[in-house]
Amino acid sequence: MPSNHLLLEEPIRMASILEPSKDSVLPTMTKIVGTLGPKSRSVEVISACLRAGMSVARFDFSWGSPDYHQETLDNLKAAVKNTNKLCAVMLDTVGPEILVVNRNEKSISLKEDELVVLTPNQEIEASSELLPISYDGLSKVVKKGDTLFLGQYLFTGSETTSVWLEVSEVKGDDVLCLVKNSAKLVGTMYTLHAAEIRIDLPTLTDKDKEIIATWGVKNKIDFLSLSHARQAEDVRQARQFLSKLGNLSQTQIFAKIESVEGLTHFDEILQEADGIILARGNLGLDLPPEKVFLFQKTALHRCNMAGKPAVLTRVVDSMTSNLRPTRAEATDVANAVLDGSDAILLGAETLRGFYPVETISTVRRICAEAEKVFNQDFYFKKAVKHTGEPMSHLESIASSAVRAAIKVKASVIICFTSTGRAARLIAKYRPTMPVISVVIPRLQTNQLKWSLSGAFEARQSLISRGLFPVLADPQHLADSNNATNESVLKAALDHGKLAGIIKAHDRVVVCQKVGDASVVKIIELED
Ligand SMILES: Nc1ncnc2c1ncn2[C@@H]1O[C@H](COP(=O)(O)OP(=O)(O)O)[C@@H](O)[C@H]1O
Ligand SMILES: C=C(OP(=O)(O)O)C(=O)O
Ligand SMILES: [K+]
Ligand SMILES: [Mg+2]
Repeated sequence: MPSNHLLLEEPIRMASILEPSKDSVLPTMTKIVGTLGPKSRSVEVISACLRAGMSVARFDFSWGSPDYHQETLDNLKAAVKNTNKLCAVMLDTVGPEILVVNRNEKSISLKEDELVVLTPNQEIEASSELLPISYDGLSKVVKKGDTLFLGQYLFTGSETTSVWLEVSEVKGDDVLCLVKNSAKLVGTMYTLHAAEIRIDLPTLTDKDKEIIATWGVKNKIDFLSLSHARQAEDVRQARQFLSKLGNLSQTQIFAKIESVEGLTHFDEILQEADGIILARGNLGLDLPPEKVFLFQKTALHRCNMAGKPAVLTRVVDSMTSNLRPTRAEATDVANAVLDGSDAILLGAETLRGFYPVETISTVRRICAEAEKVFNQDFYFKKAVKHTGEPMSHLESIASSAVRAAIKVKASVIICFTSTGRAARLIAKYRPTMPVISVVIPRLQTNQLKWSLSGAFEARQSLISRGLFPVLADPQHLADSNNATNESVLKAALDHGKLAGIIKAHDRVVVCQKVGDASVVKIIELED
């Protein structure tokens, strides 16, 4: 990346900074993934989250029973109905994560400079002296001096509910650790992160498989968030597993990069996955702090150039217990947008934070400000150059549509799509206006019965920057003719008008197939 270019559009007038950030009718282009849990599972709160801008709900199976998550998901469905806002569902696996269960639920105090023993004997009760872990191989892979982190969700170092440990001795199956910071472990379940240590457990564990095959299939999950993806083979195996589960062959796999090992295989993983989650929570512990930004910028650039959605995590940790983010967090959210994130993933903030709705609206407002000054021109040229020549027809159509829309100051781009690919390619060129992706259902068969596709494809675009899906009436099947194209277009325009993003006399760029030819057309609306 040439270093003499700013990711900001320039020049920015100082005075413009003071203009109030009025709530625009335009939707924010950057998407928000919210993790649902104790503080965000009632129909009321989920409805408010959807209104505030959440478009993907993540269910983290590291904790909570399938029944618990089912109840939350049923509430989400009710909230979607109430609010008339679409929301995709993401199942987040446990993967090779070491867990500590605190069965008696009392908080555990650990003191700086004291010792605590990690033991694989899960029969024992957790205490300040002894913590049972879910993995019996830890003593074989760590050595004196290694770094471990343990806590409930957050290990930022700024909170007092998680602990930094240093291995001081390995004794049989037990690992003796020196406590580096005093902490009070609260809750019933903690995760353990061993920095730069390979945990020899499968990326998709048997328990994950069981949950996907039951809960996942039942709920037709749109996204699988593959925790601790370490190699491309992890993604291939997950894909293979999903392919045998009926509808889930359509589920997209987002590889969660949360270790140095995943970073090392980033390019191959990106090639196999449908999208990437830059899981800065764990990765930020595996990497030295001074390297985290470098991974972020490099990985986002690669995802952008590959045209695959990138999701960034752990932006406003402090909002878990505060109404306002820190200055650093607020700036970090904006930088995530400027660096190229498609979506921001909120974890503890929505899961067990006190202000799930306010967190979503705060993040959304910051994203909206950053989008206004995103240097589209610079980005566009970079993407075109990276694609090289000769371009594929579709790539050329998509980039031309974005260019034309900017040149004629179109208010929206309307993209017809069946698989979602055409819409994603448009998003790749980062249009400054919303893209209505009109998903045209296709008739498909699994050799047992015929069904209509479209719902997955529509919801899956809810994670890409700038894409706003509508599902076309099933009477307009994919093998459509000009007459149906026109009536679908009219319905999409009406939808845009109703949503307030299209007005009379606006220009609109349309991307569709007419006969065998892909066309980009510019239309001027009358009324
Ligand atoms: N059902 C449809 N009706 C009209 N145009 C379509 C339809 N599906 C895709 N297109 C358009 O056809 C062109 C080729 O898109 P393609 O990538 O083959 O479709 P998809 O996005 O479904 O994979 C794009 O310009 C796209 O907007
Ligand atoms: C989102 C992350 O992981 P988890 O699923 O544990 O929240 C992360 O590590 O950033
Ligand atoms: K998880
Ligand atoms: Mg993680």
